[in-house]
Amino acid sequence: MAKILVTGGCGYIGSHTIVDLIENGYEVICVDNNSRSNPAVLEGVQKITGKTVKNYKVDLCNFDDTFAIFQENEDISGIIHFAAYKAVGESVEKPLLYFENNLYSLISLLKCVQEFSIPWFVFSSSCTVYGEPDQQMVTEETPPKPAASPYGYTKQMGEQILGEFQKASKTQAILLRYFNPVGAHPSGLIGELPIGKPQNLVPAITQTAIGKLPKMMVFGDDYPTRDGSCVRDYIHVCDIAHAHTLAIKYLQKGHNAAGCEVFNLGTGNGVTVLEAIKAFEKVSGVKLNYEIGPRRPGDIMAIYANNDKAKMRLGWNPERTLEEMMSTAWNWELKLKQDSSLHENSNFQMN
Ligand SMILES: NC(=O)c1ccc[n+]([C@@H]2O[C@H](COP(=O)([O-])OP(=O)(O)OC[C@H]3O[C@@H](n4cnc5c(N)ncnc54)[C@H](O)[C@@H]3O)[C@@H](O)[C@H]2O)c1
Ligand SMILES: O=c1ccn([C@@H]2O[C@H](COP(=O)(O)OP(=O)(O)O[C@H]3O[C@H](CO)[C@H](O)[C@H](O)[C@H]3O)[C@@H](O)[C@H]2O)c(=O)[nH]1
Repeated sequence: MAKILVTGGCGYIGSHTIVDLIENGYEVICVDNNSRSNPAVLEGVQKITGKTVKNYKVDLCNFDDTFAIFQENEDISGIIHFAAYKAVGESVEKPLLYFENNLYSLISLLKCVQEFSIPWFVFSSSCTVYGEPDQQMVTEETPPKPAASPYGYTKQMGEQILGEFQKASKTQAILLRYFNPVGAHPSGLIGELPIGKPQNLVPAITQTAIGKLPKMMVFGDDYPTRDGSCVRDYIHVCDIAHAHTLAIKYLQKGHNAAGCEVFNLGTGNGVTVLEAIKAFEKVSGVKLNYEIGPRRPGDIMAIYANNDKAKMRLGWNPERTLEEMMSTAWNWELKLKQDSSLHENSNFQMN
């Protein structure tokens, strides 16, 4: 079976994708400098799959070290590139850190792709490339708007870099635009490990429910939406993970006629913040301590995916419900309370 290099494989989405790839028969190697993750995550992967995954603890911005991984593994057929920094607020404070890490790592990796003629490349993009869209439901054809943050620009530029690189090479590429990945593996052995105070909704909910945070804030209930709170397209991380396996299969079958194809990865359902909280309260039986606060600067009112293209071409069928997203996220939070070894991650300082 083909060998896939997963970058950022100790991270949230990367670790779930490694599990899915292994379960679908792929051989996987990982490169992650653990700047934003705990290497113990791969032990969780091992417990789920029964396979040990080798991690190269390498900074992808370092071309020589990255090159050496390819020299050692001349049989790599595909790359799934997750490695990046992803905190929107931090990127506003430290734009150069984001441009440097997210773009240098991509370029250094693509130089290796070129040198070793790697046939398939899958890139983690985001619905952030749509900015504040004119229509709430976006298709892959919806024109990108200026990004709301340096992080967002690194995703837009990453897409452009890959598009131009692909035209000049034989590598086939897929850009996956994730909406809001949430939840955890049902085993409770891997999940999201936010660094510091969580900025994203679901970790804020679970950390409040377990008492790590005294209460949480709903950022605004005066938007012109059905209950006044913002609308997002929450998607289970295992469904996102499986889309990567399907993307690799798609490239493997040579279906990628366009050379560089884009796919939205969302459920197609918009959910408000208050609805997400209600779903959590229902599955956990915990009454959440929250308050309505002011709007968060830079927040988009409403966005959700048209996912027809991923369904039709990749054969993707996101099947987990909002309740499953919440119950697996809660199960993971409860497991974290028992397992102190994974807490180390939350002690990392931002650079
Ligand atoms: N989680 C989301 O909500 C979301 C939404 C849209 C897009 N994305 C994108 O998906 C990808 C994965 O996201 P995630 O949530 O798993 O993030 P994560 O922070 O959990 O994982 C990223 C991993 O990349 C590693 N890394 C970062 N820079 C590196 C470098 N220079 N060299 C080697 N390793 C490096 C980190 O140590 C970490 O393990 C990212 O590109 C992110 O921007 C995430
Ligand atoms: O404590 C919180 C945290 C979030 N929210 C609300 O919950 C919704 C979702 O917020 P997230 O921060 O979880 O997700 P965003 O959609 O704002 O941001 C995410 O999607 C973006 C794309 O639009 C980027 O990719 C970004 O990296 C990623 O975090 C927003 O309405 C936000 O205001 C709260 O009310 N309280």
